[in-house]
Amino acid sequence: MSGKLASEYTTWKELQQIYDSEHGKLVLKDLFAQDPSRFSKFSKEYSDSEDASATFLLDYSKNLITEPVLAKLLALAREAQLETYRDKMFAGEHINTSEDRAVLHVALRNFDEFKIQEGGVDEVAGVLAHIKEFSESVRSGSWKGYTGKTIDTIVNIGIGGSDLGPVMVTEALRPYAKRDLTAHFVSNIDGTHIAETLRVCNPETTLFIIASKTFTTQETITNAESAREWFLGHAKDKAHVAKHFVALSTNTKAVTAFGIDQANMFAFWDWVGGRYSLWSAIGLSIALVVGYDNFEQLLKGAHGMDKHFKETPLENNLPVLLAVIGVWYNDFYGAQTHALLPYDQYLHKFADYFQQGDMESNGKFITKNGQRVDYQTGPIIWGAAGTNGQHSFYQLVHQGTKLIPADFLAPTTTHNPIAHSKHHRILLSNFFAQPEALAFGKTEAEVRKELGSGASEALVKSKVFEGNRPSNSIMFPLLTPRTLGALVALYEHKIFTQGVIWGINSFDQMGVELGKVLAKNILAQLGKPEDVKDHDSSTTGLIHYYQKYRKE
Ligand SMILES: O=P(O)(O)OC[C@H]1O[C@H](O)[C@@H](O)[C@@H](O)[C@@H]1O
Repeated sequence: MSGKLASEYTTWKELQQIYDSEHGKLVLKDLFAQDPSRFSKFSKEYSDSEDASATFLLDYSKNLITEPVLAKLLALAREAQLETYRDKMFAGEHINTSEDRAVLHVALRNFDEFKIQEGGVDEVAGVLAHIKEFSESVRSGSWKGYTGKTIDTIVNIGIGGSDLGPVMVTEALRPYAKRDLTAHFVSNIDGTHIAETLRVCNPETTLFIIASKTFTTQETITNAESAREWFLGHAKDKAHVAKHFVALSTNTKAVTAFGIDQANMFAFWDWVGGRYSLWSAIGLSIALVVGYDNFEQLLKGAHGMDKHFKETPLENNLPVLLAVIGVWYNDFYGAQTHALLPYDQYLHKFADYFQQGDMESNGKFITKNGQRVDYQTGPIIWGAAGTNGQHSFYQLVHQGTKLIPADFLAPTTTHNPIAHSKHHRILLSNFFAQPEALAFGKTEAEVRKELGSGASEALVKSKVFEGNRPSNSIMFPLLTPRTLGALVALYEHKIFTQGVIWGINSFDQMGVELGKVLAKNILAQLGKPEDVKDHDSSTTGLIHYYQKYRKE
């Protein structure tokens, strides 16, 4: 990120030349046939240096790359000064330039190993101790509600980064969950979300966690106010709020103004981006559901990956490899999306989580220096847990007209080995088969042979799989808290690396602002048709339709 557009880098231009002259030769079937050691060349095992059980295999051999292509992609990362920016992040420099902030989610899981200078970093351990003490008192039953009953339900009220991380992780770590503690997550401003949740809650045994970095987010504050009103409708006395409402925020003033005791506030700092905040106090619901020790394992798993990212040469650096291969497709092949396809039901929210993680970070057309890019930045992230996707959108992935690079993830061992792991063997056979089918396809000759001579030409053509569709495969022994932490940090650092190459600020989110401002203006005009002013005819027409048919 040298003040240049990525497309001005020498290595970028060289990659363009390579693409123009050689991409036709990058055929996976041939590349594998030519090189029997392709898998061992293009796969790496990660192992946490302090806990070897947190390990995974990254197989990136089914990508449209050769050693020279990969070397040039890594040279691009170097020309963009990735190593310098990585070190700046870990040193606490204010690399979020538009907001003049450090970017230190790595400090939340550091456990004093790296030296990081920034106000608040020395308070991390204190907040973790608070999370431990509080989560243990709720889980053990010593924290009592206003009628002396123990808490059996938690409701996390938050949106975006204050929702998606806790949702994804509590789902992913369900095998570690306290089964008699029910967790709900309310995010949407649609009253249906909080109404349907409150319907199944008992005010005497429910704890509300108001999660908002800013404590000004309209959805969260409105939902929190409705929850408090519902609670006080039963509990009557405002003094009881202290037993049933806690806040996770950087904004002490707004938290106390809401009526939450400062003692029940879990702090974090402006250098924690919302979409990187599950490691902070925002993770309180995770600690409540799976226990503090498991939450700490999650942090340690991420820390192991931080160390790997910080200290490993780029050639062996897994987040960097994923990032540069992603750039290859995004910017040279013109791929617009990237699919995350976990073959693990517990990871069914993984793609949703990284939709925010990646798209809010790298969905930007302006560089840090204010120039408009002349290349694609962040891809559209999407996906679903296997094998459901196979019966839904894989048709297009296999035979559609778009190139869709994908990451397949799976555990070797399941938490639920029912029917002697029969389900898991079937699941994994699909996990192995899909990338194979994408990469190697099925030729016309093979189809012809299969169908015999009577088949119509149209039928033959429709059954051809072109193949040469790239993917990464990630396998890990078991989805543990520590492994999950490492996997999430792997993608975080991939996103960071791509942002550095594209020259953008991955840590602000100006693009969420305009809609908020317009909605505020419109909210004030919803009363009467004559109040609806200064809109285009479409927006005016829609608001008038609403005013005509609404029922209070
Ligand atoms: O935690 P908060 O402050 O309520 O913000 C919730 C969300 O708001 C906005 O959409 C963005 O800024 C997100 O990054 C953030 O996660």
